[in-house]
Amino acid sequence: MNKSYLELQGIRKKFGDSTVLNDVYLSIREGELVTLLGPSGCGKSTLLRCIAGLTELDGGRIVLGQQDLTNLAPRNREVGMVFQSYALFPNLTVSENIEYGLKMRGAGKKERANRSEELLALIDLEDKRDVYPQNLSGGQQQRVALARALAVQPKVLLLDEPLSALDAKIRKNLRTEIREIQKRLQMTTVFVTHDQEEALTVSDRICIMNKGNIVQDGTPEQLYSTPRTEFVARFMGSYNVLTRAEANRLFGDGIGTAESFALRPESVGLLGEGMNVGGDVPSADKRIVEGTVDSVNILGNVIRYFVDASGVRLTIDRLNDGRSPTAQANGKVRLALDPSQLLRLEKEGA
Ligand SMILES: Nc1ncnc2c1ncn2[C@@H]1O[C@H](COP(=O)(O)OP(=O)(O)OP(=O)(O)O)[C@@H](O)[C@H]1O
Repeated sequence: MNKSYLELQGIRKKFGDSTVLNDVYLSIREGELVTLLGPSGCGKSTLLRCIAGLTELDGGRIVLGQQDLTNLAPRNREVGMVFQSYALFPNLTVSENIEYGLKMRGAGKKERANRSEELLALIDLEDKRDVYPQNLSGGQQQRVALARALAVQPKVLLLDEPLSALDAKIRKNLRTEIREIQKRLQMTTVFVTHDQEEALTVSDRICIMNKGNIVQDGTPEQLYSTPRTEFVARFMGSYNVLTRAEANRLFGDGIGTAESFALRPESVGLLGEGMNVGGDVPSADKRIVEGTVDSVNILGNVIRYFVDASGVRLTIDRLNDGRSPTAQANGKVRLALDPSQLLRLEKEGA
């Protein structure tokens, strides 16, 4: 699990004049699930397709185990791939779909049937073995696509937005299921998504991509707690991103030399008139500033306040524990700001 297994070494790709992958380096350990996360068009799918051999590189190398894959045909790469659209063969039953790759490789009937039964059990669709894809739900079809990709025992599994076409609830269940299967099989996996919550839930490691580059690479915890740049802070969602002038207005001087800063919504203390929302106690190391509540949103177990403080609009999250007094829209509040919670962001590309 610790040694590097899949190595992307300086991958470059252009389509016409536009650079889609700009010298990408990434090493993935055996059994690891690494997610490529980024906005539409940043090059995630292209990178995955390069690994699969479906897109030719303009530069760089791809090494799997000891083998250089760079010039191998897709069928010789021992990678399995699942796409956003289910792409099952409509004229084949579930078990025939699962067995397809094995059949192409000349596996005997018995071996195919055994493998197919194993996989049907893994995806919990044993009762659907003789059903045609059009009679399955989207989530079931995607489980079959996963089983089909796993049937040939690939060394690497590539998942290209496999959940994007599904309803929210099914998507959440299936992502947990995929992660459990991946862990059980210790399957080295590259997962592509543009959904940060999905990435945070399933990954051992996340690579944030922007414009053909990996701009930050870390565990979900690291990315969530310490975004390095403004792009990452914004993309991970829910951060307050402040310009230097805004940070100065709230925190005073002595905040360092960065050009922009990030502040977690749950790190801001909110003190109302005679009340103490969230239990934050003002202390000497906190700065107290006045604010006006613009609006209050209840997001299930979180209450989100939008507050204007000295012309700076802040998002502040509080646990909705049913006991906290709620500041009202247009109400005056005081904010307790902790300078140690202010993250200094690096310039893009620095
Ligand atoms: N075959 C192709 N020919 C020309 N341009 C392409 C081709 N494939 C991708 N591109 C372009 O390359 C860029 C990156 O595309 P890619 O699909 O890798 O992005 P992505 O991050 O996966 O985005 P999305 O989430 O929208 O799929 C886009 O600008 C896209 O239009």
